Amino acid sequence: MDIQYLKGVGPKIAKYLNSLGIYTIKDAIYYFPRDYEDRTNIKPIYLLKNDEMVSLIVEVVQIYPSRITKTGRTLNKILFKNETGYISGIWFNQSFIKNVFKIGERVFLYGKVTRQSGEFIMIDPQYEKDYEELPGINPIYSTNKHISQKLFRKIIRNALNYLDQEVEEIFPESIRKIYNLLDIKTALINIHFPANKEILEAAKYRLKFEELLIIQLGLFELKKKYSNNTTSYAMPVCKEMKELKEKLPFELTDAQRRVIREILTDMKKNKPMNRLLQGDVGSGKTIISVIALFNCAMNGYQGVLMAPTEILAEQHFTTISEILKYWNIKVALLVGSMSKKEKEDILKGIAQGDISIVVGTHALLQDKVEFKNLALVITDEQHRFGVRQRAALVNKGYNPHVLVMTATPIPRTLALFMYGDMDISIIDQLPPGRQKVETYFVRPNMREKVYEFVKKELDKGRQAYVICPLVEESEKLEAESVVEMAESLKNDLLKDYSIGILHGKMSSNEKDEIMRKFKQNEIKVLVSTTVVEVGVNVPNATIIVIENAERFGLAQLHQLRGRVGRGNFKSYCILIADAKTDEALERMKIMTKTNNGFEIAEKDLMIRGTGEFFGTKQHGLPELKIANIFKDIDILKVTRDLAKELIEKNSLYQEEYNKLNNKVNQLLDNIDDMISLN
Ligand SMILES: Nc1ncnc2c1ncn2[C@@H]1O[C@H](COP(=O)(O)OP(=O)(O)OP(=O)(O)O)[C@@H](O)[C@H]1O
Repeated sequence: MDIQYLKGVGPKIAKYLNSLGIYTIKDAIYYFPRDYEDRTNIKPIYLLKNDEMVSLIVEVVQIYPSRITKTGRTLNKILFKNETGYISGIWFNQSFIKNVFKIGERVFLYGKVTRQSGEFIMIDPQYEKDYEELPGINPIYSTNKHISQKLFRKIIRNALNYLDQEVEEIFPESIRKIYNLLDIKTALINIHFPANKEILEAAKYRLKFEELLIIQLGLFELKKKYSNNTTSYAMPVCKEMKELKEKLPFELTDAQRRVIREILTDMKKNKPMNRLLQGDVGSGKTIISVIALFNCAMNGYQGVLMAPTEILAEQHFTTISEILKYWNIKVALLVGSMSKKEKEDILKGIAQGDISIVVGTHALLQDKVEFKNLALVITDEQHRFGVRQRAALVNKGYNPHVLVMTATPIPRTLALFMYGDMDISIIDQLPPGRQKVETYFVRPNMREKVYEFVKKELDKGRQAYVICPLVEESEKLEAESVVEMAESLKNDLLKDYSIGILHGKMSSNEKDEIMRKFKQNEIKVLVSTTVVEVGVNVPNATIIVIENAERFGLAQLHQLRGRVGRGNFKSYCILIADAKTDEALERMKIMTKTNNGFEIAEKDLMIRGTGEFFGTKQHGLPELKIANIFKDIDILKVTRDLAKELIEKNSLYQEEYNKLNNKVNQLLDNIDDMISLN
């Protein structure tokens, strides 16, 4: 039912609730408190300590007239007492308070105690005159200034009257017994208005359990669906491998060698490889994919590499073609912006098996892309693809080997959760000669100096990136800001240098042309949106200026910074930020302190929670409402085992699991909806 019809809501408040993501009564029921205040601490006044949070039931003794303090604030004081002593309440700039209370009236107070020259006071305490249900543990909601905590609680109380209509138990009795789970209604009532601390914990447990179990059932279900048959292509290491390695333009690092060994060992088996390759920005993942694709082609099979952007797909295509030019292996590129004729030729080549290696974007996912014998699927930066998108590609072969490459370092616990039982390879070493990218955070009034510094680098023959502000949800505005920025730099701070622009609104050909010129050093400065964020590799670029850096998340800043420091030259990253919030400042500080992607990812998760990782934008899994991947490891493990067991035994198809199964299917449908095949 629509939230506006709930008692006490109406259209105006409904709007404010909508802005918090609450549209229906059910949404309200599932809008969990962000914290609680424990009003069960009732003590005699004479035993109170400084800074203690306490609840008191008191009587109004005296109401003093308002007075103005030295700093110009209005101060209102009210004296209360009970049988254990006297305490005053002080309120600033709330002169209406004197009319709220009547002498002799009994009220409930909650707040922090301060002792001032022997006197007990509470500054700005919360009060309730209608306190039958108090004191207890009260919920605190993330709300906005239009809805007070008091009103919010009232709304939630009213919403909970609809539990019978809105919510049903999805767990069979047997599961609830074994795992000691509260029934859903008791859990929901107590997550909002806990009767005591113990039942609050039990309610949290039940709801976290449900959340984690459903997601993991979904993941296992997907995995099962796409890999129920377990024989794959056994591909021994081809005899040309040695020669390939000799022809590489550099020596592989030890970490690269180890990872290659792991991958080639997997590919030898007739069981599909299912491996996640993690490596920080610039650690040299591309060459790993080339080697795997080469081995596949030499064994007479087809391999595919899917990248998240056309620029990156083209870059990979060029790299692969260059390295494999000594062999007679047909490599093709397939991206959405190609002409129909070009695409048709390539589709034909893929279907007939003439083309051994295909590099592309999501264009690869279309139904008309059919392979003759697809045996290896590699996705780059896969957190940008939905779970099912990867599966859709995998499904074009007959249990092909799968390698997922990501530059987003994912802490192990999270990786286990997101990638289930994938094997994990890590490149934990950068190629030799790399230096730490020196990172500075400056305020906007330093811009001129920043660009003076950029000029110095340019005069040494190096190149620069300038990243324009992120404009939420609007490619068009972003494009405008790139054009504007480039113009202003051309006219002023970087007058004598060739400047190119890059943004998402440009055609593929235009983008290519610019990237080609930048790579060949014909363009010195590339002003761009975050299209360059992933994977772009121009080792001669040594400085990146990020404008309005406060608008970017840590992971993204780290990715952007990874565009420099890719060669042997000393490199710099300059964050121009008008960081006002503590959180933004913290991000800037972390960036200046460390270059380590894993460290940054962990900090990022701590600051923002896991939401971003699961948000629709990046991964396609729903955001976690109550569970926390780091803190709830135990529940994660228990639910993982249970999910595995239920899937293995096909239990979800039994009658008693009907409702749980429906929930899992809903989740899978949502993931499906997020796939856009453009
Ligand atoms: N062992 C090595 N020795 C020297 N240079 C290397 C080595 N391995 C890779 N490189 C070079 O390092 C640069 C970065 O490699 P690559 O583009 O594969 O990084 P990446 O891991 O894909 O990073 P990102 O995630 O930022 O795209 C490239 O110029 C590549 O040629």
